[in-house]
Amino acid sequence: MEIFDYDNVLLLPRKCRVESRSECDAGVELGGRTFRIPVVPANMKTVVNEPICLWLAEHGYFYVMHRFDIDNVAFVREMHSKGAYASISVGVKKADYDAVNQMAAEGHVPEYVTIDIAHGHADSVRDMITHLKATMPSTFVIAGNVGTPEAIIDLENWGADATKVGIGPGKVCITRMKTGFGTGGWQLSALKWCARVATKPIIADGGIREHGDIAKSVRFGATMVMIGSMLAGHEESPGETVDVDGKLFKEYYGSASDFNKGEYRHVEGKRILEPVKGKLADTLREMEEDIQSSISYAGGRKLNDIRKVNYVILGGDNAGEHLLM
Ligand SMILES: NC(=O)C1=CN([C@@H]2O[C@H](COP(=O)(O)OP(=O)(O)OC[C@H]3O[C@@H](n4cnc5c(N)ncnc54)[C@H](OP(=O)(O)O)[C@@H]3O)[C@@H](O)[C@H]2O)C=CC1
Ligand SMILES: Nc1nc2c(ncn2[C@@H]2O[C@H](COP(=O)(O)O)[C@@H](O)[C@H]2O)c(=O)[nH]1
Repeated sequence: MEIFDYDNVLLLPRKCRVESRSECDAGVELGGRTFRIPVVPANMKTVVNEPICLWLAEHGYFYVMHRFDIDNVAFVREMHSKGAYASISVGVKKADYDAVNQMAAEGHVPEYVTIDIAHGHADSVRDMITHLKATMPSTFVIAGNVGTPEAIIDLENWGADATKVGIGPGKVCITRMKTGFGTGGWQLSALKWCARVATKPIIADGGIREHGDIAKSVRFGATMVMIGSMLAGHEESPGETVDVDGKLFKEYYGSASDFNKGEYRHVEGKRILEPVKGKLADTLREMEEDIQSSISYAGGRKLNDIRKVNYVILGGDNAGEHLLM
């Protein structure tokens, strides 16, 4: 198997078919809605909060609210009262089942639910998928996180509508160091490996460091890309603002860090500072423009045209050109 990651792959251009990049459509469909770009901010406490989720929904973006210290039932009610779709995260504990039951009883059923646990290839996820499908049959269920084809096959067979791939590639992740497991360092080829067996959408989660990594993810099978660190350092980001010698930073911490958990137990995440780089809306617009450029370099007009391009692997044992014949 070829092993590579975002920083040692480049996509190869094909003859341009548009006169302007504005003709290229970066939009993507997921769960019956079309979103402006194939990007979703990570469901983490220092990346999204209620106002950001509402803004994203109102402006044509996909979002997944985090699941820490919030009332999911109230969140769904609130989003629906504002005419927006609701997209929440759940774990696999009794409190999560209780919240699901309450939403179903109230008739405020979220349009999207992401089952968000560290080791998503687990019976606990199978049971939650089964429960969600029984209580909220119309809800689009995303399940993760996983990093192998076996896991993709199981989650899809258990009823997941989409899967989330990425064990440990995140910027504040320390899973690889703490456990010796994961897709950190080879996330892009793990995505390719998983996409070979997937029959439903994959969300590639973690490790995106440049806008061009979004196109690379699409090339290797992602329908959407989840991004934490690159979207955490904005003026409106929920993390605490920290002044270091007159330069402003936002804190960004892992969901499995002691900062998120409130205790040092089963810690697999850390805290870093991200430089503040202006407004989230401006970064998302720039991402859209860059994805439009990617589509034009792919010789296409729509996002999935990126899937048709050849690529090269730079350096290392797998170096070489890979042509689609
Ligand atoms: N993408 C990634 O690489 C990772 C992401 N995270 C993020 O951190 C957050 C917290 O995750 P998580 O700790 O799972 O959430 P929870 O604390 O809600 O745990 C979910 C359930 O899974 C169990 N569990 C957690 N890890 C394992 C494991 N390795 N093997 C068996 N059971 C496990 C927990 O039990 P118990 O705690 O008793 O074991 C608990 O019952 C999530 O948002 C998750 O996405 C965390 C680590 C890696
Ligand atoms: N191993 C851990 N992974 C984590 C933790 N908190 C979040 N995450 C994952 O990282 C991505 C974001 O990655 P980035 O490279 O874009 O910053 C996020 O979506 C989660 O899947 C954690 O504590 N440990």
